[in-house]
Order: sequence, then C-alpha cells, then structure tokens
Amino acid sequence: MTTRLRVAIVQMNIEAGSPDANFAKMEAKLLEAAALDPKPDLIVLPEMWNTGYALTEIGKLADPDGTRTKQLVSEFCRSHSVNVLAGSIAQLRGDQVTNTIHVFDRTGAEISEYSKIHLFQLMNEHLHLQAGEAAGVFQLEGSPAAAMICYDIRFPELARKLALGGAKILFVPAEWPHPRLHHWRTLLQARAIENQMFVVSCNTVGESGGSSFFGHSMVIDPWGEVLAEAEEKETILTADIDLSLVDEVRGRIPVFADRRPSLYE
Ligand SMILES: O=C(O)CCC(=O)C(=O)O
Repeated sequence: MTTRLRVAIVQMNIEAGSPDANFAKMEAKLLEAAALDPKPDLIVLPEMWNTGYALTEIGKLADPDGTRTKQLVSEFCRSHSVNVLAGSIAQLRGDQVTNTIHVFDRTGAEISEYSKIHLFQLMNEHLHLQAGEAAGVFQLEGSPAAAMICYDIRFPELARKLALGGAKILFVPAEWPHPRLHHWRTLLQARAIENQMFVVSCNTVGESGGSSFFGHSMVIDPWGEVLAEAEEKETILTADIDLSLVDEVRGRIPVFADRRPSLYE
C-alpha cells in the first residue's frame, strides 16, 4: 500500500452534445497528463465529459453501457500504467441514462463504479437522468477512497457515510456553474474539514446550455488547506498527496471517536 499519490486533474471545456469531439479531446488530454514529469499516479476527469449538459437529447448521445469510455480509458490505463477516475459520463442503460463514474487501475481493470445519487433539479437533471442507488468505498493503490458527483457535495450525510466506511480521499467530478463559486469552495472545504479527509475536485470551464462553468478545481487536505486550485481556464492541475496526514489529523482531533450518533441519527 502506498500513502503518496500524485494526482492530475483534467479541467476542460466540454462541447455539449458532441461526444466525438469530446472523446478526441479527452484522448489528447489523457496523453498530456500522463506525459507530465513527474508522472501522476492518478488522472481525474470532470462530470459528463462525453456529452456535457445536452440533456434534452441525452438518450441519443449517452454511451451505451459505457462501452466506448471503458475501451478508451481501460486501454489507456494499461498502456500508461496509470489509474484514471474517468470523471463521469452520460451512460445509457436500457432506456435510462445515468451520470456514472468508472474508476480503472494501472492494469486497466475497472475497480469501481458510481452513479450520481442526487439529481440537480435546478438544471432539470431529474427530468432526463436516472439517479444512482448505491455509494461505496473502493481501494485506490491500497488506500480507501470514494467518489461523489457535483450536487452530491451539498449532502454532508453522504460524505460522512463514506468517511465512516473508511474513505481517506474523496473525489468530486463536477460541472458546477457561476454564480455559486463561494458555495463550491466552501462546501468542498467543509467536507474535507468535517470528515478529516482529502478532497480532490475536477470542475469544467466554458459556456454551455446557458450556463457558464468556472473551473476552480481544487485539492484540499484534511485540515481544509487548499493545496492546489485552478483558475477559470483549461488546465491540468497537479498535486502531491500524502494520505498518512488523514490518520494524523484524526488522531489530533478525534471527531470520529467523539460522535454521538444515538442523539442525531
Ligand atoms: O449545487 C449546485 O449549485 C450545482 C450542482 C450542479 O451543477 C450539478 O450537480 O450538476
């Protein structure tokens, strides 16, 4: 098990409604990230990067069973010996579409899948997408990790459940728009501080469907310190994480031992 991880976050402009263009761009971005020196252990991609928020035509655009995504990313992981948290994609399952993260290890094996549990009514997600029904912790290079998607970070009880399940690092692919930058930064920091874990978020940039996405992907440590934060432009943001800090912080302020769930659960 390693406690040190170098992460590379692909903050990019997604072309809504154009999976071919987004797949071509993502392939180039993955190559750019893997070529960084030092090389990252993990590459993190944003929410719905294959289609963007083209929700009214999402049934036609979504990746059937995630096949195209899995082929691209799994092969990439194997040939570059890198882990990829493949953001989320719009995925077709039968006649429903989910907003789904796939995680692949260095061998190209899929190690986790998560579909967004909380659909964002303000952007009509509930009219076009099927909500996920399960959340869980997975092992990334031997360390417990978890993922949520965008609006999910407004639900502290989900993050707490994942932390209680052992997660030391939480990944948050997103397409979070203006004008709620202060919500984004505050909620991400709060999830890190209250759960004493790393938070790694990957937002998008650019205009689409009447929304403007502000970037500001962030890496936050278990004290709530911002280790890295992107600006409002396309970039690959990197940070070095030492997961042993989680145990140190949890030892200093024993929030988990001090909980009194019988009074509030
Ligand atoms: O909660 C918010 O303000 C933004 C959420 C969002 O854009 C999403 O979940 O796609």
